[in-house]
Amino acid sequence: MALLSIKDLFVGYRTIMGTLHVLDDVNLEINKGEIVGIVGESGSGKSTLGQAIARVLPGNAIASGSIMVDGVNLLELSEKEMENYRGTTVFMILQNPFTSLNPVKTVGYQLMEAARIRMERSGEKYSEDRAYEMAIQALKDLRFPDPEIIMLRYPHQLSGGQIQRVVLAMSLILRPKILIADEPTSALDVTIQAQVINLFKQLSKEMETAILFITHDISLAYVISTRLVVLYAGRIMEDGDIESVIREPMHPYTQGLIAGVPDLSKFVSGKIKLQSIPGNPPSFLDLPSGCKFHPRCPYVKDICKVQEPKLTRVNNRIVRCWLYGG
Ligand SMILES: Nc1ncnc2c1ncn2[C@@H]1O[C@H](COP(=O)(O)OP(=O)(O)OP(=O)(O)O)[C@@H](O)[C@H]1O
Repeated sequence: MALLSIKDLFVGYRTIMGTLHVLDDVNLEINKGEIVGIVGESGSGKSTLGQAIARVLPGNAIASGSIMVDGVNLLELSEKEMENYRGTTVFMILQNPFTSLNPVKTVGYQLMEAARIRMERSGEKYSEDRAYEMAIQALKDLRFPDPEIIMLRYPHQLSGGQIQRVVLAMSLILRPKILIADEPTSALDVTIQAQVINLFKQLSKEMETAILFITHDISLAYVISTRLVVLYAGRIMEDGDIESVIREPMHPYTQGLIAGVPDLSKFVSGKIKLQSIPGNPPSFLDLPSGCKFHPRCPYVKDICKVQEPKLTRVNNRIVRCWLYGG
């Protein structure tokens, strides 16, 4: 059985302009130890998907469908029940990591609190010395040269990149079953970025943590992921093993994304020349009829304009496109 099973997920945002239907018909199963790159242009719904799974959607959001983890539908849990799942079952590193930390508590307090939660949920007796050790080790893993000093700092005394690394250290301590990381390396120096990617790979290998790695950068997703999920206008357009999706993208949108990245396009054996996708993603207030990608698609057919294709399995790939039967 899959660790995470999302069925018919729909997420809308209520706004004064009306309800934005952002995620629609999201169906996704993720197994232990998979690292799933979630890619798509800005506004495609990547963060919304992560926030729905971690149950941290903003107050104006409405969600339906099911998000099953260990036989429990997270969407049906009360806020209080959800507390038992936060951190160790699902942990999300938000795009703005400041919001993950308590501004009036020291880094040390917050990391040791994470260690306490980890110990208690694993049935271990809490030991302050052990919690301190775990916090220091996690900070060392995140390349802080002076972890003892960082433990004494408050979040506002740290830089954006340091905050990001503290939250990453917290995820190493919590060892969640599902780690959702929303653009986790964007504020980091290149050398530390590489280190963080290796830590994620280690976490998924040793702890079988399933990682959803959200990024607009498909080449970064290629470096870290074992699988790629491509979102467009809140829909999954393609989902498959990373190597095969990058080498033989089936959906015209995925082809366009890959063709726009110089380093990746060379994998596509000369079939696609480097170019950007013409046009812009649609507004959620005025989505096109039929396939949401049809106004930008070079292979558009009549049916694409009137009927939205369903997610269809084609060999080992899942794709939403009339070119493959819809
Ligand atoms: N609280 C909100 N209220 C109304 N609309 C929202 C809210 N949060 C997000 N949206 C809208 O939902 C759509 C999807 O946003 P989301 O942040 O999930 O996309 P994204 O792919 O993560 O984008 P980015 O890469 O820029 O972070 C966007 O059109 C965004 O403006």
